[in-house]
Amino acid sequence: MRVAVTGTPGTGKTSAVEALEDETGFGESGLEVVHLNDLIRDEDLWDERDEARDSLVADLDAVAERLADREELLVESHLAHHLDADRVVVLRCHPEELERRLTERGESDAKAAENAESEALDVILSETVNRHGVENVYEVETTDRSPDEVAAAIAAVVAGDREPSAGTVSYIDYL
Ligand SMILES: Nc1ncnc2c1ncn2[C@@H]1O[C@H](COP(=O)(O)OP(=O)(O)O)[C@@H](O)[C@H]1O
Repeated sequence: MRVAVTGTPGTGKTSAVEALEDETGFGESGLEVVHLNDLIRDEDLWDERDEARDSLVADLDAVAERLADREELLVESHLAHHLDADRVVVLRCHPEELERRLTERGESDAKAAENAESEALDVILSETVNRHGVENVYEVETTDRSPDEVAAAIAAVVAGDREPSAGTVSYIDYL
C-alpha cells in the first residue's frame, strides 16, 4: 500500500511522521517512510530554484520515477499528493495557528501569511481530491493535537480504521 501524507507547510507532517516512526509497532506496517523534501534535496530531484520563495522546484516526474518500483511506502511532503497513492492523509491546521508555527520555525512573515491563506482556501485539499477522489482522502485536524496524536490518526488510516473524510474541515472564518 502507498500512503501519502500531505498538507500546507506548517501543518506538522514531518513532526507527526517522525512521531509515527518512533511508535512501537509501526515497523509491523512494513511501510518504508520517505521524507520527500529530503530525498529531493539529497538526490537533486529538482529542476530550478525559486529565488523569490528561497526554495527548490521539484522535478515531479523524476520523483515519481525514483519511487516507481516501491509498493509499500509512506511519503511525507506538501508534494506527496502529486504522486500515486492508495490513501492520502491531508493534515489541516487553523491558519492563525499555522502562521504562528511557521513564524516560530523562522519563516518570514510573508511566507507564513501566504501559507496561512493557502490553508484557509483549501488549496492542497482541492488538489488532493482532484487527483485521488474523495473516497481516498482523509483529513486530519492538527490545530489542537500533539504530533503523537496526529501520528495516531495517521496510523488509524494506515490500519484501515478511519473513514475517508474530505471536506470536513473549514477555515472560511479566517478569510
Ligand atoms: N501538532 C503540533 N502542534 C504544535 N506545533 C507543532 C505540531 N506539529 C508541528 N509543530 C511545530 O510546527 C512547526 C512545523 O512543523 P513541521 O512538522 O515541520 O511541519 P511540516 O512538515 O508540515 O512543514 C515546527 O516548528 C513544529 O515544531
